[in-house]
Amino acid sequence: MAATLSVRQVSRSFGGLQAVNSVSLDVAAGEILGIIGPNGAGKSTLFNLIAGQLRTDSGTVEFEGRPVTGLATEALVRCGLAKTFQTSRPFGTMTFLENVMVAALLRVPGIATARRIALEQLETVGLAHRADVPAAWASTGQRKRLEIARALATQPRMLLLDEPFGGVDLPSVDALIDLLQAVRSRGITLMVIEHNLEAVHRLVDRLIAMHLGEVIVSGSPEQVTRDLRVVQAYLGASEAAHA
Ligand SMILES: Nc1ncnc2c1ncn2[C@@H]1O[C@H](COP(=O)(O)OP(=O)(O)OP(=O)(O)O)[C@@H](O)[C@H]1O
Repeated sequence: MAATLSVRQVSRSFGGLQAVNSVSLDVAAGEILGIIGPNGAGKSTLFNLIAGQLRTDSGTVEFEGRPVTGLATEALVRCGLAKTFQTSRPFGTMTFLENVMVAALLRVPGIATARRIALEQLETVGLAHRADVPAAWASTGQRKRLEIARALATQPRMLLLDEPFGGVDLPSVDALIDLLQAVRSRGITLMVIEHNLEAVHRLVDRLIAMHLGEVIVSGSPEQVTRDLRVVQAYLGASEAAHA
C-alpha cells in the first residue's frame, strides 16, 4: 500500500548546526508512528519541515502521493495534514468552542457549520461541558485536548502531534491514549513526538529514534527502546547536559 506520508532525504540547518540531516521515512495509512530522541535530536524541526512551518534546505515531502514540499501550513491543512503544537496556545479570551471554530473555519466557510463541527470535536475530546468557558481557564490536560479538538476540526486525514503527553498528569494519560486510539480508528494517520516512553509504548505501532538530526533506529517500540544506539544517545545527551 502507498504511504500516506513520504519524507525523502529532508535536511535543514541553522547556521552551522545540522538540525535535520537527510531524514527519510514513510508513514502508512492508519498507522501510529512515534518519534523519540533526546533533547535537540531534531524531532520538532522535522515536524515543522513536514507541516510547512519551516523551509527545507533539501529533500521532498509527499502527502497521499502529492508533492507538498514548501507548502504553507494553511495549504497543508486544506490538503488534510494538520499539526498540534508542543506548547499549545489557545486564544485565552475566546471560549473553548470559539477556539475550535477558528480551526474549523480553515476548512468550511459558514459559521453555523463551523460551530456544529467544533461542538462535535469538543465532544470527541471530552470537553463539550467547557464549550462556553474562556480557554484561558483550561488546565494543562484540557489545553492538550483543546489543541487536538482544534486539529480535528480541520478534518485531517493525518495528524502530527508534538508531545501530546507533556505535562499531562498520570491519571489522564490512559484517557489520552484511548482518545488518540479512537482518532486513529476513524482512519486518521498519526505521527507523535513524545518523551513519555511508557505512553509511547502503549500508543504506537512503530517507533523511530532520532539523534543529532538523523534517524538512528526504526522498528517496534520494544526493539527501538532496547537498541544500544538509542540507549547511548540518551545517555550521551544526559551526560552532555550535566557536564
Ligand atoms: N529556529 C532555530 N534556530 C536555531 N537553532 C534551532 C532552531 N530550531 C531548532 N534549533 C536547534 O536545532 C536542534 C534540533 O532542535 P529540535 O527542537 O528540532 O530538537 P527536538 O528533538 O525537538 O528537541 P526537544 O525534545 O528538546 O524538543 C537543536 O540543537 C536546536 O537548538
